[in-house]
Amino acid sequence: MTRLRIAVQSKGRLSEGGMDLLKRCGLRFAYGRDKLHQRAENMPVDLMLVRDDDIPNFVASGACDYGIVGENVLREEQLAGGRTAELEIALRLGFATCRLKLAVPVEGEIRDLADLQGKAIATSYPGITRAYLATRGIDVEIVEMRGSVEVAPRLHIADAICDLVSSGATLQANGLKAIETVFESEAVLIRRKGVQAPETDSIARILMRRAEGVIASSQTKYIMLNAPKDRLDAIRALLPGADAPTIAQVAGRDDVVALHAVCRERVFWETLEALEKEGARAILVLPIEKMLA
Ligand SMILES: Nc1ncnc2c1ncn2[C@@H]1O[C@H](COP(=O)(O)OP(=O)(O)OP(=O)(O)O)[C@@H](O)[C@H]1O
Ligand SMILES: O=P(O)(O)OC[C@H]1O[C@H](OP(=O)(O)OP(=O)(O)O)[C@H](O)[C@@H]1O
Ligand SMILES: [Mg+2]
Repeated sequence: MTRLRIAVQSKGRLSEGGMDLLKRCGLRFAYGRDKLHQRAENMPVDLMLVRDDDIPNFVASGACDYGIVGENVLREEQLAGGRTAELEIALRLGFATCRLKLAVPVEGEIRDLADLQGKAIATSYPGITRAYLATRGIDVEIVEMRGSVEVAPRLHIADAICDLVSSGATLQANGLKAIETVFESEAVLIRRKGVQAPETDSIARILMRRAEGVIASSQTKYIMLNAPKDRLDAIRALLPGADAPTIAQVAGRDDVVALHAVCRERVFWETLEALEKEGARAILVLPIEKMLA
């Protein structure tokens, strides 16, 4: 039987999230010594564990059927040309969210995009950086680096950088500040455009449907709380992405109701604090393990 081949980063920020997603879709892997290949025990699926930069080309060439990669790497490889133009995003995976940003030394003369004219910019994403600046009429020298890009200004290798930012801690630690967001990224599932191989398409469809459910449920929570009847409208307005909550009576209380709702957006501590301020009590936030809409 033909097995579906999925390329996953072997180690790094996408490997744990990628493996976790596939396991939550029901795939089981035997513990093996092979660090480059994992065979699912219960479905006709093989994982190829590789460097993330290679994933778009592996999928484009047909060596793998699907791949889990950062959208930033997909875009960069597509700008480099070749067969990666034939790739498409099959599913947005909602993890490894980050932004590619232009950043400059805090203590320096560069303040905005126009000041970058003629300057040297260090980056691991030469294609995206050059394309972004070119459409704004800014001509720069690109200094290509494989990693640790944030050290470039301090080493006087470059005047500015274009690198991935999540919390901003790395920029801050290196005396840099962001001046422009160039690209927003998250992990994506990619495949070749067009008709998929019939032997593997049915298993791919099952996995994609399950993955959609897993992603939706990880961003969705079940909230239960008790609300003063007269604050119900204010409390409902605070619930993120909840359209039709269940309102039930609380035994022995006329002034309080129980509210149960599925929140389809992330529930932050700030939301709970705001609910509490409106008089909500006994607030429970429960994870939803699986969800099929
Ligand atoms: N700080 C971050 N927060 C969230 N996501 C990130 C962050 N840094 C990178 N990513 C995402 O994770 C992807 C992989 O990052 P990682 O640092 O593991 O890659 P790498 O160093 O290129 O690994 P490899 O050795 O496989 O080439 C990036 O392409 C990006 O999409
Ligand atoms: O804004 P922050 O939360 O500080 O994250 C940003 C950092 O994370 C990534 O590097 P990573 O830690 O993956 O190391 P690498 O560059 O060696 O891959 C990225 O290249 C930045 O350096
Ligand atoms: Mg890489």
